[in-house]
Amino acid sequence: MTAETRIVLSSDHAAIPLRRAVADHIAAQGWEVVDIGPTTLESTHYPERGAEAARRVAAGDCRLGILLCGTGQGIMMAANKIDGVRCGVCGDPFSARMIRQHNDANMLAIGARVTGEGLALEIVDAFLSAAFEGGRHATRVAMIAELEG
Ligand SMILES: O=C(CO)[C@H](O)[C@H](O)COP(=O)(O)O
Repeated sequence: MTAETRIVLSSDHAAIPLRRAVADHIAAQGWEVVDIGPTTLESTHYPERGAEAARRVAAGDCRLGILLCGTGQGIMMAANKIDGVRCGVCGDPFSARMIRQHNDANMLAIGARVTGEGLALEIVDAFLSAAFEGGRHATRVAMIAELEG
């Protein structure tokens, strides 16, 4: 397998069961899953979890990433501090599709304390099956890159 089919998964302690469900779900679809944990319920820090995964995406080791914490918000904020990463929190499949089609998002965040497993897997499917549309959206995504430090 190559980086093109590789997805990094990361969470904090609040989202371990959902992360495992997502891992099983996308592995069954043929994606190579790089699950960087954590594996225990011990309290952990979402900025570290998000940044580690985001660095793998920014470096090109993984094409996409999926992040989970209680709300999805904190781990998304951390990931977006890494240049080259565009991550959005989604609680519905439409938004998950649109962040790929319009924003060329390379990471998706979900809140495990907000979104149930069934809906979360639909959100993941919408994200993974959509493609960036380019055109006017490419102009705007390039403008986001210009804001990076
Ligand atoms: O959602 C989150 C960040 O956005 C975290 O999962 C949440 O803040 C963790 O809280 P606690 O330490 O009380 O389990």
